[in-house]
Amino acid sequence: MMADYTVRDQVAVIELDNPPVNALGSAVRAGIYDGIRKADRDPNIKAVVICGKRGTFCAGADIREFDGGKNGPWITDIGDFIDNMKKPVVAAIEGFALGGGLEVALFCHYRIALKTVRVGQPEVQIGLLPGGGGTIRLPRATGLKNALDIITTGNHVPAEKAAKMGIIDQIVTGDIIEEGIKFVKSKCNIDTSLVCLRMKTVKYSGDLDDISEAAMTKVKSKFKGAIAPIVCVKSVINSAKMPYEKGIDTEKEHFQDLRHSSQSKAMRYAFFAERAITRWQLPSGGNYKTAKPLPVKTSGVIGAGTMGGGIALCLITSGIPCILVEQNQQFLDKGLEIVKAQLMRTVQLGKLSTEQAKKCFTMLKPTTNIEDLKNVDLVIEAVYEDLKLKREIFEKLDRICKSETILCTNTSSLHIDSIATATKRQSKVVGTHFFAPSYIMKLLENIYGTKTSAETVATVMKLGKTIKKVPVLVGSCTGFVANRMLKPYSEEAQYCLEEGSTPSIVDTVLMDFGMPIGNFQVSDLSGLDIGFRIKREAARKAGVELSKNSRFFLGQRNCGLIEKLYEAGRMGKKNGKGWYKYESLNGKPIVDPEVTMLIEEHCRSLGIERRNIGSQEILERMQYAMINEGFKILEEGLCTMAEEIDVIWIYGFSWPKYMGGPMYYASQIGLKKIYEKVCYYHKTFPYSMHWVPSSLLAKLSQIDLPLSEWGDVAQGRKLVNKL
Ligand SMILES: CC/C=C\CC(=O)SCCNC(=O)CCNC(=O)[C@H](O)C(C)(C)COP(=O)(O)OP(=O)(O)OC[C@H]1O[C@@H](n2cnc3c(N)ncnc32)[C@H](O)[C@@H]1OP(=O)(O)O
Repeated sequence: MMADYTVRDQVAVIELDNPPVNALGSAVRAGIYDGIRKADRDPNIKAVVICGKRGTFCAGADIREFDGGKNGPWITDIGDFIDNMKKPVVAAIEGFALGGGLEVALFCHYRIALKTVRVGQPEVQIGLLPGGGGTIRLPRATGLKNALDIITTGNHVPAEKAAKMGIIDQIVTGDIIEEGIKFVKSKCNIDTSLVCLRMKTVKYSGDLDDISEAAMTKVKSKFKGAIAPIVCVKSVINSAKMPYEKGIDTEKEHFQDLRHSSQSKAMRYAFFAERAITRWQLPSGGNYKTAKPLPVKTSGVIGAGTMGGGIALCLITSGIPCILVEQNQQFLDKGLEIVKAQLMRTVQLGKLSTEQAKKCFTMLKPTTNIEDLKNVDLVIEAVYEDLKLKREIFEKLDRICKSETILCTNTSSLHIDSIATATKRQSKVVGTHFFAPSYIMKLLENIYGTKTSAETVATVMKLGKTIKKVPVLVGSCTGFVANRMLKPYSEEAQYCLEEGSTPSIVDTVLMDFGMPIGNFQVSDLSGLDIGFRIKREAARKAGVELSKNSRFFLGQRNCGLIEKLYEAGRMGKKNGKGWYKYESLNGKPIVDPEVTMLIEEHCRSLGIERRNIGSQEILERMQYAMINEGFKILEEGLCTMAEEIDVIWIYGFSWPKYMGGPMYYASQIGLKKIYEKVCYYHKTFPYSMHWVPSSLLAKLSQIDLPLSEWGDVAQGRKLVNKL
């Protein structure tokens, strides 16, 4: 049994014991169930303490069991038994009480917790609802409003706040088991039915239908396309609408429906993918197990633009002092204004108090003297994308900084070696690619160069976690993984325009799929001048002319629309016109007939016949081209597992988690179909290199292998006979 039963001073102590987080697998549930029945039967036992081993109570149901049909008592069976017990039962909580863990605690007559505890119902984040009575009992403990908030967001609640909300009865200090025993013995003479949550009514103010409607509207706009938040609202509202038993039975039905839904399966995949990618390894053999991160107690950022300012903010809000360097006082002052404004916004959103924000700001040391970086542990260079400039900076940093300092470059496309070779410490040079806006976006693409050491990688992977990002390790190539995959995706969007579609049709198709924002809206946000400059630079390097009227560029298909929009002075949102027009800086995109005319004229002048392109074709061309690129990336060993690509798209480009990421999506469609379509488009559009089928995709399309093994096949760790 995975729950220990001991007796101390006439109190039965049931300790959940399932490493690492005491997940409530069927054996653990059986252990608790047997334990409480044994305690109830034994006349020498006066009370029960339920707690967890290894410093944590319980992180909820065992998510891995949801794919199978494991048996054993359900959480509500445990709960029904406790509800009828005369002997008091207390949940003595340390660490976490999440999901089913909190539900078990809510079935206990009392809950005590250490101050450091966090409780919550995070099921919605894996496409579920609390299926062990949580939607029916939490509202009885804390009222409808709080329960709706906790259950629909999945956010963790710190112990003291939970105590104020009525979820925790007492905050304690010291040994949690001793405290539990002391507490529960003081309750032996109290009638347990008086404290049993089943007997309580749900508190709320106002009209129940109005509350339900408001909550529905909120979750539908906040979690667009996701089913679980809607079902969570329904079930929590049921707690006030239905008798207790009916509410519990209905919750169970909802839980089973969600558990089998494609959205929850994808989100459960994403949960484990996010953890799998922390087990990184370098081609040289270094890996997460053997490499030790160096401490980062002080840091520096070069470049106080929007990117650099945002990175500095990430560091100081995580408690890492930062020296922010700019080339002159005017740029520095401007950068500081950006940091201040973002800090203010954080205060307005309630994420930091004014005091905390002030304290953070004192950790920022602005300077125009790069020499001030000499003693910091780590520097992140965030100047604009110019190899010559970056090399100059790295050469200087190498001279100035102490020998242990790690030098990071926030490049979005340049090879790490091309920058690292400007130094004599290539093992300490690494790419740290942040995504705009750098303070908000969670992805941190860490890129190793040929000589980057495992210790350096370990340091930036740990730093990523410290500054609350999701760090993913990738190899170096033009654009790395994120932007390399984005390229064919965006190019296909533009080709669809010249073949007959419009920016708003393409964007609507993407948003209907679940993307929060369309391709052309993103392009307007970043600025069309960026796309134009990248192309102009590529042309310059190749020594050719960039011609807006040529259908070919560098031997490949070309769409000159960006050049034409740029020439027409359409820079994107910043000047109110790009692929769309905007009435203000915060305004919504409005379809602009001028752009429609410009596209039509472009087609006329080049003799491109326009046709109706269906949404399926738009989606397929954008996604399959990018998925094919993903397989090439795996094939080249730039990622070691397909999960890395999915996490990059979820956190870098807000791919809907309930679709699991592009590689997971491909696995659901079937690689055979994807491969056939890639071949078809390759034949149809022979001048787009991105349609050349990946040989790994070709191989994998012939066999049925789980996604978790694709990386192994790519790198020869798994040999498949048929291949
Ligand atoms: C019966 C129906 C009733 C209820 C439904 C549920 O309860 S659904 C589950 C609800 N609970 C959760 O969603 C919590 C998930 N876990 C977490 O959020 C974090 O793991 C946690 C507890 C905050 C700890 O975070 P930390 O960063 O410290 O560790 P990490 O996330 O890396 O996890 C460590 C390993 O534990 C595995 N794990 C965590 N939770 C579960 C779980 N509920 N079931 C199964 N496994 C879990 C996690 O995968 C890590 O292992 P690894 O081998 O690295 O994958």
